[in-house]
Amino acid sequence: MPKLPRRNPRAMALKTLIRWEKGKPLLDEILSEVLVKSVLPDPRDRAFCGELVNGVVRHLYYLDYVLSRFSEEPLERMDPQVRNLLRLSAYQLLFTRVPARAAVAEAVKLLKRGRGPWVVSFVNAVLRRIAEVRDNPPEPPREMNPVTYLSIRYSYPEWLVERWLSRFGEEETERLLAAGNEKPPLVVRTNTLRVTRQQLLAYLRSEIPEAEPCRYSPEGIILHGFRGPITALRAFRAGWLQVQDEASQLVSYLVSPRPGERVLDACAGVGGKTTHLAQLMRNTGRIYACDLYPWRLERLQENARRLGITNVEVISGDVLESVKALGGNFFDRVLVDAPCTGTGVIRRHPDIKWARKPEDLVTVPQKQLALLEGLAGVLKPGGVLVYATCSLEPEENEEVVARFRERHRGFEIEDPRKVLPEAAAELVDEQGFLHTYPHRHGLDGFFGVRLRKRS
Ligand SMILES: C[S@@+](CC[C@H](N)C(=O)[O-])C[C@H]1O[C@@H](n2cnc3c(N)ncnc32)[C@H](O)[C@@H]1O
Repeated sequence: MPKLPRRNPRAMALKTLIRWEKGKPLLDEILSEVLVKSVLPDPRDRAFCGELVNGVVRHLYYLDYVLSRFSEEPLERMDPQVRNLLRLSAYQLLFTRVPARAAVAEAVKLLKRGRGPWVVSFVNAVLRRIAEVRDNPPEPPREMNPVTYLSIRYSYPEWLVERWLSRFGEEETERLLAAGNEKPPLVVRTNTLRVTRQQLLAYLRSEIPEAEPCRYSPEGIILHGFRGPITALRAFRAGWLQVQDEASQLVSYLVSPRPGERVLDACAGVGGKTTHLAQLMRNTGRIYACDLYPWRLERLQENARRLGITNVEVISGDVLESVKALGGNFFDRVLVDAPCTGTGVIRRHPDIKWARKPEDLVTVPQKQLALLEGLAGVLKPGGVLVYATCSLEPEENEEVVARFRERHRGFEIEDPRKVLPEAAAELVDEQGFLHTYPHRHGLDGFFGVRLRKRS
């Protein structure tokens, strides 16, 4: 395969897609690796590369459907570079405002490096035909079986469409699929240890006039229209804000830790919720933040330093092993923000669609239940255990909670409305579960429950 030029955002996007298709590792990770090794100094080129990669993965089935209409050569028989170049260029033609001439010419330019004239003229011809129908592209016929139609039209695997159809019905499933293909808003949380939301909003509006307060979280701000890396904002470097979706901010309210308490954040990751908990505790007490991956905890520590947070201790490794040294009845609150299938955050990570398999809905809940069971004992009597996922699937949510409570009768579901921001009361169902959905609320899809251990 000819070598791709490292100064060209399309070439770097192509390289990322080829690697992703080969082994389907995490898209974000390959993309940042490729960007680190690339020579794209201009942040706009880096952003364009990211948009191309995410766009192709988001619309994969539909792009393949359109390409197959215009190419006699089946996609699966093509060389991976040609196949992914066609997808990349079809994405530009059908989903962006890149001028058609530029999309086609840039594709041909990339191919000319070491390819025979036959391949060049084939790609050129396919893309020109797609360019001609740009304003009225082909759609799969609606009369076909709804699972196949929705799967192609919105680019989701059939098994996922099928399960959502039986749960939500056709009209709502279509809205959910479409919402998962929207580019998500950039949402930040005010660091209330340093500024109020009003102060931060006033400051941000000088650079981002369309910034607006979130509806449900009293600390959230949506940065509408902001382009570029968040690290370029002075408010970011000054530690006045942290990137965190609004739904994720609500989970910390379910925990609602008090100043001076001892809190376990069992699956802390890069610390979106840990640093929020620290804020709610006014940077007092102690938060033990655990994660399997040391690199995530390093990023957590960087965030904590930037935000001026000093009450967090990180522990790397399996939390179930780590807590053994602490003995029982140690924590006032425990947050289990569990690893999950992530079907609620497909709009942020489109590769989730293709990475998950139906059998994950058997294996993942087992791990989630094991985490809850293993941590039940470290909570003090009267303490609060919060279980959260960014999955929409009942197997990982209500069913895990039910199975846990069958074996741990001392845990009761508490009405979270008394601790959530007032506006968020409408997100709580009759059983006391917090649910957010991209198509209903414009938020990431989260599930959360607040359990109280009997004294
Ligand atoms: C949903 S993510 C956490 C996101 C994080 N709480 C936030 O708000 O940014 C789940 C995390 O759990 C971690 N994890 C999974 N199993 C674990 C275990 N047994 N012990 C500790 N961490 C674990 C994963 O590495 C992952 O970072």
